[in-house]
Amino acid sequence: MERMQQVEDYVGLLATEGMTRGLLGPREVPRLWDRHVLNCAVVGELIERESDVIDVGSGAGLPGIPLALARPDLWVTLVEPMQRRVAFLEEVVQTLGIPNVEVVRARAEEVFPQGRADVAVSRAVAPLGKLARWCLPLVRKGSSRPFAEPGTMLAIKGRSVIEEANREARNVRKAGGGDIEILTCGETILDEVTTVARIDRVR
Ligand SMILES: C[S@@+](CC[C@H](N)C(=O)[O-])C[C@H]1O[C@@H](n2cnc3c(N)ncnc32)[C@H](O)[C@@H]1O
Repeated sequence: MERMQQVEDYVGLLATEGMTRGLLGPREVPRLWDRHVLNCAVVGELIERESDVIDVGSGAGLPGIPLALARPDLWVTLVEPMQRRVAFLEEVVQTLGIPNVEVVRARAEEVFPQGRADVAVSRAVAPLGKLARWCLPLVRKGSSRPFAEPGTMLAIKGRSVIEEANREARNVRKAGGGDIEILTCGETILDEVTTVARIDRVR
């Protein structure tokens, strides 16, 4: 129940502070629940228990905050370079009292140590090739734990993901990524599923 209240309070903060501070447009307010919060929370279906997750280009906290609220077993680091967005994120974490989130003001390329996370997540930040260059160095190579899967990035994308994947496959490989796998999640609770491009770090 407490977590449901936290999600409602987050939606409230996005609709008030988030909008007045220009972090999201007024047209987004009626769509906060489905298009933003639930749409991001369902990505948790693709993440193993107790993973260390890094959200690259978190903006107003998407997908990292809904993910951390839906999955208290995850540790979520929000990476965002813009100070006014970082200030909003810090206020959200403090006001809601979210224990499993850390906010880091940085560009993804400046985050150290590299290879620290199990999974990088990202939404609406950059094309897959550039995103892979930013995200893959942040996830582990797979040899740090016995039988571990390789580190992975999960990029929330829209309908044109297949065209983007075809266009960006070479850049993704150059960035150390493997094949681009297109996955969907949220079938049981969303009218429109969330589409995710999953890329493993292969070197
Ligand atoms: C269009 S916003 C998307 C924000 C959020 N992920 C969402 O879905 O609403 C893109 C965000 O990426 C951030 N960004 C741009 N370049 C970045 C970089 N090199 N490293 C990390 N974040 C970056 C911007 O500051 C901005 O907050």
